[in-house]
Amino acid sequence: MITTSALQVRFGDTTALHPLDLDLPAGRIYGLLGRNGAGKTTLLSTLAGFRRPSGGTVELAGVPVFDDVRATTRICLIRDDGVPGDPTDTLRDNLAMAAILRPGFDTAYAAELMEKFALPRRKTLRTLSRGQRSAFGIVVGLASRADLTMFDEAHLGLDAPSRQLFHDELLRDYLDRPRTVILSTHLIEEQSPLFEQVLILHEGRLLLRADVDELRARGVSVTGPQQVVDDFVFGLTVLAQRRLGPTKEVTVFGGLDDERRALADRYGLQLGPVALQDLFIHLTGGAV
Ligand SMILES: Nc1ncnc2c1ncn2[C@@H]1O[C@H](COP(=O)(O)OP(=O)(O)OP(=O)(O)O)[C@@H](O)[C@H]1O
Repeated sequence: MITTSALQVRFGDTTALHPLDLDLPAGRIYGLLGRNGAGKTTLLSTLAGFRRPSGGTVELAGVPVFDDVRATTRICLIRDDGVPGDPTDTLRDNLAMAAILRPGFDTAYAAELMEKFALPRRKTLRTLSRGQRSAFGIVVGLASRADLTMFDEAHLGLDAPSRQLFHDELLRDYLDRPRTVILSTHLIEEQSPLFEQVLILHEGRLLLRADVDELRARGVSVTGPQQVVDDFVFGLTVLAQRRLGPTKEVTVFGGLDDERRALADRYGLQLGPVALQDLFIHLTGGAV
C-alpha cells in the first residue's frame, strides 16, 4: 500500500501538486491520466522517493520513501526521459547493476525480455535508438518485480508491435506476480484495458478516482443512422461525435433511463460504453 498524506510539491511559485491524501491499495494496476503539466511526473517522482516533498509525506507500507532504502529498493519508476543506468555501460552491464540494486530482480526474465524486444546486449545504453531505450526501460521495469512499479509514458517511441508486447508482458507477469503498477499515459484508449482504476490529475489536484467499469458507465455511445442518432441525442450532453459514411456514433455524458433505452431499441440504435478518452476530455475541460 502506498499512502500520501497532505503531499505537496512546489517549484518556486508553481504548485505542481496541491496537498494530496491518497492511498493506493497494493495489487492493482492504476492508470494515471492528466493533461500536459497536470502534475503526473511530479507525483510519480515523489512516490518513487526521487524528489523531496515540499510538504506532507509518502509511505510505502508504513516506511517513508524519501531517502530510505527499505522503501526505495521496493520501488521502480521508469520515466520517459531515460532508463535508470549508466549511459556509457553496455545493456548487459546495466542489467547486472540492476540485479545488484534490486532485491526482486529476475535475471532470467530480463534475458527473456531482451530477446523478445530484440535488444542488443553488447551495445551501450547511449547508442540505442529512442524506441530501444524505451524497450530497455520496460525490460528493467518488469524484471525488477518491484512491489511498486511505475511507468511514466515509458512507451514513448515504441512501435505498435513493441507496445503490444509491453501490454501482453505486463499483464502476464502481473497476473503471475500481482504487485502495484501505476501507468501514466496519454494513450488512453490503447492502455485503458490494462487499468483497474483510473486517477485523473488536473492542475495539481486529484480530479477523479474511479474503477474503470464505473467510469465507462458514466456515459453511453449511441450508434446508428445519422439523422436518427441526432434526433435521439437532442438535449443530451454530447462528448464526442464520429461519422463513418451514413453511420454516426455519438458519445453522451450520463446514463440513459429505461425509457430512453427502450426508445433506442425501437429505433435500432446500438448503445455501448463510453470511450475513456471522450470522458477524459470532457472532465478536464478540453474541446470536443
Ligand atoms: N523542475 C521544475 N521546475 C519548475 N517547474 C516544474 C519543474 N518540474 C515540473 N514543473 C511544473 O510543475 C507542473 C507539473 O509538471 P509535471 O511534469 O508533473 O506534469 P505532467 O502531468 O507530467 O505533464 P506532461 O503530461 O506534459 O508530461 C507544470 O506546471 C510544470 O511546469
